[in-house]
Amino acid sequence: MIVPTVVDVAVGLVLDGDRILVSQRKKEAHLGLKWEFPGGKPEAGETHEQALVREFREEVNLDVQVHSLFHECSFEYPERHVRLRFFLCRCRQPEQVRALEVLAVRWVPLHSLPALDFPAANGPVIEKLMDAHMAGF
Ligand SMILES: Nc1nc2c([nH]c(=O)n2[C@H]2C[C@H](O)[C@@H](COP(=O)(O)OP(=O)(O)OP(=O)(O)O)O2)c(=O)[nH]1
Ligand SMILES: [Mg+2]
Repeated sequence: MIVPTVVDVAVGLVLDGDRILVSQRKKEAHLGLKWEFPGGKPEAGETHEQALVREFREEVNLDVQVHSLFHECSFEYPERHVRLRFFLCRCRQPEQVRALEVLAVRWVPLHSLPALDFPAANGPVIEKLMDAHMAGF
């Protein structure tokens, strides 16, 4: 029997007032050109929180503080099965952001998320974020 591997991913939801940080995946990456929340796969021995701190520095030049787990989901793309854990994060210097390992990075108002082209797995977390935002978090 072939047991498909699940790719474990830590994803950061960094809020700054009414804005949230989004980045665009490089053209050649899996789900290339889609918008996403920065993050990636934990390395051996790393917790999800440690992986997020590292990924934010590497991908978008930002120092973040990881707060709490907001949402978890699994999704089967034709090419791979992912398990995504989304953490609420904060940062002290939002102006530090630079697109390092991503095509573009932007602070966008939360209400504009549904207009961006995100991967299919992100639908439920975006809906939950909008609801939480309306309710004042
Ligand atoms: N970071 C991130 N990945 C997402 C989101 N939604 C979603 O389906 N994914 C998928 C795309 C990828 O298959 C996987 C994340 O892997 P990745 O390619 O970003 O991993 P990584 O940063 O460690 O990159 P690499 O070292 O393998 O190049 O999760 C999201 O909002 N953020
Ligand atoms: Mg990544």
